[in-house]
Amino acid sequence: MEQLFSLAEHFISINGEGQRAGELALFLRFTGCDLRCVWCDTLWAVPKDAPHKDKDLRSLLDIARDAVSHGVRNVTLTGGEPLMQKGIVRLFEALLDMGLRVEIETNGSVALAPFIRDKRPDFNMDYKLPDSGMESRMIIDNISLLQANDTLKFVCASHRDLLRAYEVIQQTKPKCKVYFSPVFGKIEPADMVEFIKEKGLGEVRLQLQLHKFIWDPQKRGV
Ligand SMILES: C[S@@+](CC[C@H](N)C(=O)[O-])C[C@H]1O[C@@H](n2cnc3c(N)ncnc32)[C@H](O)[C@@H]1O
Ligand SMILES: Nc1nc2[nH]cc(C(=O)O)c2c(=O)[nH]1
Ligand code: SF4
Ligand SMILES: [Mg+2]
Repeated sequence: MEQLFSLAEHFISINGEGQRAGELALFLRFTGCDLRCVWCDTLWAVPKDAPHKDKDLRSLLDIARDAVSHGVRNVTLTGGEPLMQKGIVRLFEALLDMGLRVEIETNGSVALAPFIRDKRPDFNMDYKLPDSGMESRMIIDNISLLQANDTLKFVCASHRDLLRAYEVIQQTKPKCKVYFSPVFGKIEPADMVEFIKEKGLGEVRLQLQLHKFIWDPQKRGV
């Protein structure tokens, strides 16, 4: 029986986050998530039965082929938690075979080891900090699996979160890119800069979610 994906939405936009921020990307957003971050900006997609369309692999690849015909070279698989989709490996392998650059936004609670192989996407993995309410669900050993093209993202809502991110960095010494991202509207980016300067975090990159400055921060599909 063909595995189906629970697709909440798909859209082409400027990637607002990560190493390819500012570039066109196709977004495939799946429903279902095992976490409930206090500040989640996509809570509408996290229930397993959130509004969605059941799509087979072929129809997702048709969406990707159409995006490629419009000049798109990046695909972000996100959600909800995309690694909960049963067919995610077949999907990312097929997208990679199309020559697309594939990123997966993942929440740090799903073991990455089963997805680490030669042909794999770039992982943008969150480490959920105390103010998210989900830190106890983090698999800190995932960090050692992240390589140069991957990203470890700390979404920060407070000074307490910043301090914890600093501790995790000291403890795990990540080999990948490390991003700090403000919980939108909860912490001043200027305060994050002061913290990064104060701690001498020369390898950390501060990001702002571009799409929340281009459009209404609540707008879906962008
Ligand atoms: C909606 S999540 C979906 C992917 C996955 N569940 C995760 O949490 O990484 C995509 C990204 O948006 C971030 N995010 C969610 N709500 C946010 C908010 N209010 N402010 C800033 N980033 C947020 C998440 O931390 C994650 O990096
Ligand atoms: N424009 C835009 N860029 C994004 N990068 C990661 C996103 C996500 O929700 O995972 C996202 C998103 O929701 N919109
Ligand atoms: S893990 Fe991601 S999708 Fe799930 S609640 Fe947290 S931010 Fe939202
Ligand atoms: Mg988003």
